[in-house]
Amino acid sequence: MSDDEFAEAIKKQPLVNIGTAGHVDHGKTTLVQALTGIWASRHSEEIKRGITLKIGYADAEIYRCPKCPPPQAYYTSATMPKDGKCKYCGTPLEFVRKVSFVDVPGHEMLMSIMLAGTALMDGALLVIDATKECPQPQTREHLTALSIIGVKNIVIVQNKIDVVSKERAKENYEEIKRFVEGTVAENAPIIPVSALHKVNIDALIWALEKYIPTPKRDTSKPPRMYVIRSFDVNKPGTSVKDMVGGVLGGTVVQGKFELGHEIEIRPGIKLKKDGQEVYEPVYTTITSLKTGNQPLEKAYPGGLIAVGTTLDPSLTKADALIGNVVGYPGTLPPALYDVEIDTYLLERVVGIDQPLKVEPIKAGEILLINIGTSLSIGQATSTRDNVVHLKLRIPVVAEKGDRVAISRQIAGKWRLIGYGYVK
Ligand SMILES: Nc1nc2c(ncn2[C@@H]2O[C@H](COP(=O)(O)OP(=O)(O)OP(=O)(O)O)[C@@H](O)[C@H]2O)c(=O)[nH]1
Ligand SMILES: [Mg+2]
Ligand SMILES: [Mg+2]
Ligand SMILES: [Zn+2]
Repeated sequence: MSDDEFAEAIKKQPLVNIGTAGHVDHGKTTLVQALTGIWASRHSEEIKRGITLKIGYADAEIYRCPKCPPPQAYYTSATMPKDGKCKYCGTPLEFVRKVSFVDVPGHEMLMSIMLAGTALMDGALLVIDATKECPQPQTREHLTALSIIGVKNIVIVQNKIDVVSKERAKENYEEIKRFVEGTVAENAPIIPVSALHKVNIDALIWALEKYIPTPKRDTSKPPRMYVIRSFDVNKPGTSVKDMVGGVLGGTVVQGKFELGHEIEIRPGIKLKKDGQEVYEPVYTTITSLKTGNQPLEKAYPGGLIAVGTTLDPSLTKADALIGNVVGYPGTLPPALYDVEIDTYLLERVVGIDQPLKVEPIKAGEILLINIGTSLSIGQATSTRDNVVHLKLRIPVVAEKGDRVAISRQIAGKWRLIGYGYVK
């Protein structure tokens, strides 16, 4: 991406995705709300049950006071005064950048969704509830996921300090230090906050600026987007002539998409052919590009991009195309029903309380794999040395060298047991 291109794009869309990670109820969504003013768990079922079920998005702009020293120099669009001036010295604040937060669920049943979210992150906030002993099972499992997927820019957030004593906060800090020793988060800063009461959020914003930079992208690569939701945006009863085509919501992970261009969606839609279920790629045209309410001519990596198409909206309704990969025609990797994976297993199962060794993968066993935001379930048909051959129920769009997260069912739940690379 040239400097001019970057300067133009940054005015319109976030160019960095900052994820959340951490055990259920440790305060991830509350923290994203403190930073952005937006409750990212908007789905009706999520509101009813008080837990995050899907990948959520919320954007914010970061501002800085040119006069005040850090951390108090830092604000977001949600924390700054309405008049746009520093609350300590009255100086007009300077725009720094737009950022997008990718909020994932912490519940142990939703690990595969967390893994899909991880594929979108340029950095992450590992949220830890100071009232609980650290680590909790998904604190461990999520940090392992970040490490497996290669998310290295991590800021640790010690949350809920409003309800712990000074002594407990100190003890928890030591627990965190011991826990991250020897991991990717070993040198991550630990920022104590209260997400609920918005305490010390300026220090956290400062840490984001310091530890999670906006990545440099190569926009000359063929564009690729992961679909994480899809919709029919027409209200019931809309007349055919007023109907708009299906909409895809996703994150661009490389290159750039341009308005009016033709796209291919893989693996595409499920069809019955000679009694067999097969997936066929879908071709359509980009009729609109948006991030939030901002229309775009070009969409770069970062944030949630809504792509309007000419597709029949019945194909995109109710997240039907989730897990698909989008690119320009002819540039995407193949959709594979069979994959060979070079595997590396963890020593122990990190996502449960009890100590349990990870046993080798056996022929015949059923595994769940995540590649990018796609997930699929497959049967191991053969295992030799560390190479596992999987027959998949839903094809994955993947090429040699792609990273795979591998989960196995333990006590009825999918637990992360290792990773690998497509051979
Ligand atoms: N006292 C206190 N409570 C908090 C704080 N942050 C979050 N909570 C509470 O903790 C509970 C869980 O918060 P969420 O933000 O939903 O936690 P989460 O990590 O997003 O949960 P999942 O997405 O389901 O894993 C809610 O009742 C919050 O109000 C905090 O700083 N202090
Ligand atoms: Mg949540
Ligand atoms: Mg919750
Ligand atoms: Zn100031």
